[in-house]
Amino acid sequence: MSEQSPSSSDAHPGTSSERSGTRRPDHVPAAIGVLGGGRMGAGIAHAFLLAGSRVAVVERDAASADAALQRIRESIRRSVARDPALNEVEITGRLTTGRDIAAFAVVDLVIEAVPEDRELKEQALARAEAAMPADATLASNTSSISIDDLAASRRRPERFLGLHFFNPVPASALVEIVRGAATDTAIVENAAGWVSSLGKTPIVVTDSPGFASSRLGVMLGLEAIRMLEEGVASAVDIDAAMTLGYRHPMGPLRTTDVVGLDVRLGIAEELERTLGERFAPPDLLRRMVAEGKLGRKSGEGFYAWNEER
Ligand SMILES: CC(=O)CC(=O)SCCNC(=O)CCNC(=O)[C@H](O)C(C)(C)COP(=O)(O)OP(=O)(O)OC[C@H]1O[C@@H](n2cnc3c(N)ncnc32)[C@H](O)[C@@H]1OP(=O)(O)O
Ligand SMILES: NC(=O)C1=CN([C@@H]2O[C@H](COP(=O)(O)OP(=O)(O)OC[C@H]3O[C@@H](n4cnc5c(N)ncnc54)[C@H](OP(=O)(O)O)[C@@H]3O)[C@@H](O)[C@H]2O)C=CC1
Repeated sequence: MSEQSPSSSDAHPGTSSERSGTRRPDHVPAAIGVLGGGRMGAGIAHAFLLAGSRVAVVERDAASADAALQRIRESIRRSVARDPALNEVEITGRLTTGRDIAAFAVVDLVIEAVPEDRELKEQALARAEAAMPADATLASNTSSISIDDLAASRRRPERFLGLHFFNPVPASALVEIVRGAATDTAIVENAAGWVSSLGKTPIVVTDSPGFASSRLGVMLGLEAIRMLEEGVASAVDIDAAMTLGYRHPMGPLRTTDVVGLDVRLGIAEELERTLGERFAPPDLLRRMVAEGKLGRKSGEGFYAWNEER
């Protein structure tokens, strides 16, 4: 029996007859699965719910599943507060959260969003593909791990790709589609249509370390941390150099707080391995992660965060 609990109705994430047999570009998937309902998984769930999909979020235990449910509900409430035309009950009625992977039995798409760790991702992807329909698409939200590496142990590498969403998902206009050597062109085109149906812009990137986004963004973040370590300027002033001087919406240290220092460390380690020493994580970053200073989610990073997390 499924341990997946509907959020506010008996809604199940789709039946095979309800799933989109013919997948058209710019057409929202009828049902998706999200594996890992943390910061990004919750944001991805929110985006597809608002577009009209049924969404099943699978977490590793009941407590995490409940936390994911609260996260997504809060995000939906924020959207409803901005747009009263949205029907909160109807939207949350299409959401289930739980720990039973059987919830992926009737989805068009599964997006893996577990932490940035190769071993964890391999295990999560293997679990997902054993549970999902053979004709569904499997995607990873990885920030830096090679899609070709992850594809090597996939059952259907031609239906596997990277779908890299950005944080915060509700406010981000971009999704980076990472095409592996084995990914079918039709799968890439279909995914681009789904991204468009979310009101976001897809860019298609050939698999390479850090893709188009993380390779640049992480370099800026790591250099800012090294500058802070060297006493070049305060965190506030380093960030001001980029917000006021370069008109970035946020400085690289505040962005690192928003992303999560642990997440940035995981990405830097992966890029150091694949691209070399220039991505070596600064000692300060390692130290802060070891001390539990993870940024906004822990309440402290380069800044103090008293706001709602
Ligand atoms: C690590 C990786 O692999 C990749 C990454 O993601 S790296 C990180 C990339 N992200 C960045 O660099 C962030 C850059 N910063 C920004 O874009 C902006 O500073 C910011 C969006 C974070 C905040 O900007 P802001 O103007 O204060 O936005 P804010 O008013 O809070 O929200 C913007 C919109 O998103 C909506 N929104 C934001 N968070 C939301 C949430 N959790 N739920 C629902 N809606 C939300 C708001 O309602 C608002 O919508 P409207 O414009 O329709 O009113
Ligand atoms: N943070 C960011 O700005 C961005 C991150 N990413 C990428 O997205 C992915 C997730 O990052 P993020 O959302 O920040 O991380 P979080 O730590 O916020 O979320 C990860 C979630 O996965 C859950 N989880 C862990 N193991 C499993 C498992 N075996 N099965 C199911 N769920 C599991 C965790 O549960 P629990 O809480 O119980 O540990 C947690 O809820 C990473 O690959 C990251 O690189 C991509 C873009 C931006």
